[in-house]
Amino acid sequence: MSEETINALNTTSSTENEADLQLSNPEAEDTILDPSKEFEKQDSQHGTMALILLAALFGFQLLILYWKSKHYRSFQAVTLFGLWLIPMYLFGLQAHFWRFLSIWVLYSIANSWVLSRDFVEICTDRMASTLGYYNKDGFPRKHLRANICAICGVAATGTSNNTNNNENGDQNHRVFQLACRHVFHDDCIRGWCLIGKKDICPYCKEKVDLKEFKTNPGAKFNKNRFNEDITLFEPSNKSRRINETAVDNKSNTQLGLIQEIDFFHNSKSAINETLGITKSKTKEITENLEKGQEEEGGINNQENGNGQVDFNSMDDVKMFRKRHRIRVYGTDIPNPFGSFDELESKYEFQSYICKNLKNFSYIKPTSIQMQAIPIMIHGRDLMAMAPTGSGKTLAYILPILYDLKGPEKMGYRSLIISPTRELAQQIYREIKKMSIGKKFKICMLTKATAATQAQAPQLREKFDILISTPLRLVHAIQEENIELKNVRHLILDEADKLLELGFLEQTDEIFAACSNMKLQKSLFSATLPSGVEALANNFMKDPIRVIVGLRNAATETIKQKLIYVGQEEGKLIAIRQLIQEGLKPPVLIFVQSIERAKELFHELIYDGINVDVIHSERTKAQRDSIVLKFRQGKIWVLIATELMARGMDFKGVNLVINYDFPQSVQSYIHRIGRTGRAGRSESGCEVPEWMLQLKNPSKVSKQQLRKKPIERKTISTRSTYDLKKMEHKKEIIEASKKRKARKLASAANKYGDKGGGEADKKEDKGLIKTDDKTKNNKLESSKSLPSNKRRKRISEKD
Ligand SMILES: Nc1ncnc2c1ncn2[C@@H]1O[C@H](COP(=O)(O)OP(=O)(O)OP(=O)(O)O)[C@@H](O)[C@H]1O
Repeated sequence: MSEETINALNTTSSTENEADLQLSNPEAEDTILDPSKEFEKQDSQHGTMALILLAALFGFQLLILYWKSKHYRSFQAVTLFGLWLIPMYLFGLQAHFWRFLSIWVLYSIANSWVLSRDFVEICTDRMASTLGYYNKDGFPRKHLRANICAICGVAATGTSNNTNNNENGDQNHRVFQLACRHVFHDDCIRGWCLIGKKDICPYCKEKVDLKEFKTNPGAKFNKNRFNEDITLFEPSNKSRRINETAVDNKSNTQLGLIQEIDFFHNSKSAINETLGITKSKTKEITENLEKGQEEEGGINNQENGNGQVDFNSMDDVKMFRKRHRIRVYGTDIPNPFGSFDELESKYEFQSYICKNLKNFSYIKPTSIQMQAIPIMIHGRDLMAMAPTGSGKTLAYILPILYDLKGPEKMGYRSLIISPTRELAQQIYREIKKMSIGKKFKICMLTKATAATQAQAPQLREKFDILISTPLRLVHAIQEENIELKNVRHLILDEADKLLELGFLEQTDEIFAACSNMKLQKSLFSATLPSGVEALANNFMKDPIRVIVGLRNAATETIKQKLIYVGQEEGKLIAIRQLIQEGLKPPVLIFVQSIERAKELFHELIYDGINVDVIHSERTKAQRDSIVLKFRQGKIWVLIATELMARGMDFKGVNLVINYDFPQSVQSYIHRIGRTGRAGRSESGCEVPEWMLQLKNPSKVSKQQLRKKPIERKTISTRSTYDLKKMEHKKEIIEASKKRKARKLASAANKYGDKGGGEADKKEDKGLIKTDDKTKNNKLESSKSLPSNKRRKRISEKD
């Protein structure tokens, strides 16, 4: 039998069998007889299948949404993978599949990391600039107000980590306030800092680690990350209760003090923000405030709604000054102004300056700005003294920018001196902010910039404004790397420090190098002792003195407290107790010396506190990073020496601790002035009565204290045995170093004078130092700055 016949037989037999089976099955018989029944069954099956499919799709969709919300990156990657791979595979790339796959992987990496980033960024920029909220340079164009998102300009009424409904019932995005106090929608700021490329606040251009603060930005710290520290810092229930009562009392006492505290005279809301008081209380305060103003006898009449002032007589001017606590001394003093709008209308300030003022939320000038700006515009020499944090920096930046008009390639025309590098950097940032819109060339003198200018003298011509510390500048002058002959404005920030013995010689040299006949000199500080004032009078031309508030006094809005500790050891115990009771970071602790700063740091770091230390022995990079981290809230407690005491503007500092009492009143005022800035914080003083009645120390003892700090025990909880052991070790090391040096010196004497030369050099240095001291002493006794010729004569005599 052939194969075909067998198959045919098999087929036949199987067909016959099936037919038999079907015939023996009555249901099958029915189906054969009625095919519609078969379709009915299939229909019901299809329905179930469709339902299952829909449910699966729905479930899958939910799963994808969940995935997307949890891990967007991997979701995006897989979606991209599907989008590209499946169609390409289906459309006949099987043959070169692996080659395609590898190229695709490379492409998708590039796509997701570079292309998509840039694409979304362009979109974000475009979005905001279309809305008109910032220009193509990335700065907000419109005036920013509280509760308005700084990027999209839409109301931002939600609170951090909350999704709120606004009045219209729309859902708002979460809202974040950064350390710099600017408010953004969650989405807007994320869009802005997309993949960490623009991790700076779009408003003030200060670097903010937005990634770090995604869920809790700015001064509100990342509680998850620093959970352990939180337990250290969170006040106990008891102290919280005490604090609450204190706030209530505070707001009551504020009713009488309100004008004193609000030296920025900003808004009622600012007062509320500071005090955290309710609407009904606001009304009460407002009424009291208005009553108070009426009682003052219509002083308000001088000012119109915008705060602009029209003076009809000298009495008006006097009243205005009195109201803003401004005292002036000198001849022919220009009138103050009342609002920033007047700068444009009366003084014809360039529009870019006014725009920047609005953009950076400078609504009303502070008292020092009201009086110092007109004086500087009129080209007069100025000595300005105003409380810490009252806006002195802006008071000299604005007239400088006004007078410079625009960039000119004729070398430095304005020079600002600050005692520390950190403060110089802060001033640099502030000028950059205020000069947006004019392409001024501003130079912050560092080792690198000085070297560049030494190599390429033609570069010097390009700059307009120079900011420097005295030492760096004097070095550049001596090396002839810098030309100051065109300088028209010379500003000494923290002037009393720059005219102290340590800096006087350098300041004098800088004065000598600024040879322009039209040089205008201005001194700014929160403290100006009368001796320094007399010294300054010698080199200023018909100066005007402006004093805001009380002379040489701490800012009134700062609450001060005295804690008894008994002995030196008691300080450490007290500070630990403070921490246990609950401190609100950021906290600044001042100590007397670098050594003590290090010691305290080593004590506190083992207590598990988020603490760091800053002093002049740390590298510049370290110092920069510490300042930045402290600003960002990454460091909660910062131990510092006098380096940080002056000028540094840390907006949110809650507490300043003077671990070692400062050596002078001035130092105390500047140190505590790191808090309560821009009118924040509250007043009050808990220094006991008996202490206030103590006799003032004599002049001699004050001077002695300035010259030589009090000797203090080391900060340590180690046993005296351990300490002695350490000291012994130190002594051994010192002795061995000395032995080595002696050996080297005698070897050098034997074989020539190389080593001796070194020693000579060192000795020379010492001589120069003592020379400086004697010169300085002479200067102090004569209370005037010697001219260059006189200085030459002194050195010749020496
Ligand atoms: N007109 C203003 N309105 C609101 N805030 C202002 C105004 N002027 C300055 N500020 C803000 O006040 C803060 C303190 O300013 P600044 O650092 O100039 O104070 P200062 O008087 O120089 O203090 P210090 O004596 O400590 O150096 C800054 O954050 C600044 O932005």
